[in-house]
Amino acid sequence: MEMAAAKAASGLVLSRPVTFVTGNAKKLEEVRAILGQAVPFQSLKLDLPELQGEPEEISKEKARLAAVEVKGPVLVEDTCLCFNALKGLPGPYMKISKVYHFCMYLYVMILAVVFCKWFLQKIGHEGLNNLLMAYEDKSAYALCAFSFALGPDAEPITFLGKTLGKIVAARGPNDFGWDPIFQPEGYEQTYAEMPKDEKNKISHRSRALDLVKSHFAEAGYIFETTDSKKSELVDFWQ
Ligand SMILES: O=c1[nH]cnc2c1ncn2[C@@H]1O[C@H](COP(=O)(O)OP(=O)(O)O)[C@@H](O)[C@H]1O
Ligand SMILES: [Mg+2]
Repeated sequence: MEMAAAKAASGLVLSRPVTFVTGNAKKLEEVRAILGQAVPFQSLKLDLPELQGEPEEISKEKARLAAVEVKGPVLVEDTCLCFNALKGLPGPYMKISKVYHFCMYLYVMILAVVFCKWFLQKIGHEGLNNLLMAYEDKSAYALCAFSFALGPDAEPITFLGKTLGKIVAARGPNDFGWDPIFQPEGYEQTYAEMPKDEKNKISHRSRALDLVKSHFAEAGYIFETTDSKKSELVDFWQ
């Protein structure tokens, strides 16, 4: 209990659990499995504007917007699959305003729509493979950015996780985005073929969440909630 007391002395008191903003059930499932009890959170689906820019900037801005809506501590996440042959594109340009980009840079726009959810559904995994057909280099990386903001007035902190791999013909269950076409380096299986806990050990998401966990452990936030989750949260901090 001494440790809890030390934390209480140094940690910031939060009056409610962190709100993890997502509308994606698969992401939520993974985040739950990876975080366990390490970060007390609840999830909320919020319609935030899709932003453009560098992944870290997008993520921070998203956290700022979410914190204003939630009026409390928030955690946001964005993921991109980047093709090295295309110099890391489509990367963060996944869901930008298409009209604007059509005028600015036609080629980038074509790539940009590739990872819109509706587009992935339309062209499918084969289409994504075809996109790389002209290139020798099939290497890619999955990049995940989480940002945590204590509240509307706080500067968000960003945590990045990256997993290297390559784009292959689709293999495995087709229930989460591009999992069937991403084969992480050093593995014979695609993300989709791996058992969930195996993916969660090496994934872009788990690498970013390891940093989130370390941050929470170091900061020693104290969660004081009045809802039914209180005992659960207190248990964790003791
Ligand atoms: O770990 C993953 N594996 C496979 N697909 C993913 C993963 N993370 C995100 N995606 C997919 O990448 C696309 C864009 O990601 P984004 O982070 O914007 O998703 P979201 O807006 O649904 O939360 C979505 O189609 C999503 O399903
Ligand atoms: Mg998104």
